[in-house]
Amino acid sequence: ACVRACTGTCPRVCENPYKASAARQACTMANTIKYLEFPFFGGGWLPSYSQEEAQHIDEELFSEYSFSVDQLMELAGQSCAIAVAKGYPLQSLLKSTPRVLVVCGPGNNGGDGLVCARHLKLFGYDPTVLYPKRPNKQLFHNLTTQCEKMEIAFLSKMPETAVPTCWKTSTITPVSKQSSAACLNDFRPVALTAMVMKCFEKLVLSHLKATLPPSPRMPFLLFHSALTHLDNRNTYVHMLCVPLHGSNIIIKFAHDTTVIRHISDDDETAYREELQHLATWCSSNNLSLSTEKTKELIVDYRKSKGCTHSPVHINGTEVERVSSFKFLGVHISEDLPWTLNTSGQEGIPASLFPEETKEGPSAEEIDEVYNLVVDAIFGFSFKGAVREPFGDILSVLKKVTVPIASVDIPSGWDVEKGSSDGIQPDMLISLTAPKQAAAHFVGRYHYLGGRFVPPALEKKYKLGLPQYPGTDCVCQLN
Ligand SMILES: NC(=O)C1=CN([C@@H]2O[C@H](COP(=O)(O)OP(=O)(O)OC[C@H]3O[C@@H](n4cnc5c(N)ncnc54)[C@H](O)[C@@H]3O)[C@@H](O)[C@H]2O)[C@H](O)CC1
Ligand SMILES: [K+]
Repeated sequence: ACVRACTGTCPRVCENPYKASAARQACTMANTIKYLEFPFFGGGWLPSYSQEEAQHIDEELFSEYSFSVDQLMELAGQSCAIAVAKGYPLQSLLKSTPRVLVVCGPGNNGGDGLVCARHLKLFGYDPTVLYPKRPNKQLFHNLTTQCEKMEIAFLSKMPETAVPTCWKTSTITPVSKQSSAACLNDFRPVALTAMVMKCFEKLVLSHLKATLPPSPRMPFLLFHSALTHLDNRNTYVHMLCVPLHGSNIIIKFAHDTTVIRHISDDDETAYREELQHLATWCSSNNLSLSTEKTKELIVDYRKSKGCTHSPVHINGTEVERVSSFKFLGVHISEDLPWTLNTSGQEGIPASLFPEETKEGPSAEEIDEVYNLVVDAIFGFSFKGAVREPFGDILSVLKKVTVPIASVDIPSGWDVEKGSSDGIQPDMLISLTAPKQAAAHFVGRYHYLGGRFVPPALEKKYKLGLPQYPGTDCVCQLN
């Protein structure tokens, strides 16, 4: 049985594809071979392969021709990146940053995705890799390290738009000011906001500061926005102390202020200046720093024991150095053991560490953040019903509106029969030779990549590969 598919519009079955053409007659090696017609490629015919044949060819490349997986994967992944760059050139992207989401699966198709991400980065794209199931094999560890070293971000789950509610919720707790509280005035209300949200606010603030032009109106803007909450019930404002030295970290939490600095080369100048600046800022804003309640903790793991640390002073008073203290319910000691926090009931309130949200992933962020998605989840070894977490991921990919470029096979498709209700990629990059499912591809771009097939193997399997243009390693088939 033969199937003839016309890509570019929509595939159709041809009753008698064996009309004339010597090239086609040469391709009658097995009943399972189906023929694709690519009308924009000079009306030529290309054989396509079953799952079993694709696996045989693959095995033979490794066993008979002694190729290593790394070698072929590098060429396959690079050709995917080149095809992406041809179909979606940097200058054609609609978003201001050339972000591309590369979704990688657990097998070699996922490996192609990692290589593709690395080459996309070299081509000027900004890839992010979603790699939820990482195989414990050296090859994949290496590919992951290479990406990480090239500052390619990794996600382990699908990106979500929502800030979890528990991050945004503050709990106002009355904390007793006296050992035995008798009336309401003996309590101080302390608002507990998730630490992660406070860090998030810092990131947003620095982003806002970076985008706003420096202006003498900034302090007024700040004060205005700080005071607007008085008009609205149930609102509050966080104002953050911005460090004098960018490398110092200042954490404001309720009425506590913490200054943290990583000291190198014994140079404590910036830390000491920060404390001085904080003390001056407080006094010029009618705030008093309680020096006797201020404690200093030094974590020093250097091998040269016996290092002495001279004390710091605030407003002329020496700050007491302690070997441990309790910060926001967590015991911190200079040798950083965690045991004090795990043996008892005390510790960070559970609400400060939101559980991983189980909500379904969203397609909106992908559409909003990324220009396109590279689908490197499953290739020619995919079989049966999709198992999680890839079922959820594929459901999301079905909803995205940005183009999807599929590596070798659109993921989730039957390698031979395709899938009418699966993802519908805009680009397909067939590797080595198109598989039968390619007959059902109706997207805009069909490329062939993986120009590594030795002529003898091509002849043996009657691959009938098209002529790659010049020295190109991809060839457009439609
Ligand atoms: N010769 C070539 O053309 C080369 C192609 N390459 C790429 O390799 C893939 C084939 O790789 P393989 O590891 O054999 O398989 P897959 O990546 O397709 O996936 C295997 C992986 O997926 C899991 N899996 C299978 N079915 C399911 C399912 N229903 N649900 C969930 N998970 C499933 C399985 O357990 C494995 O973990 C080929 O397509 C090309 O992209 C090479 O890069 C180089 C040579
Ligand atoms: K794929």
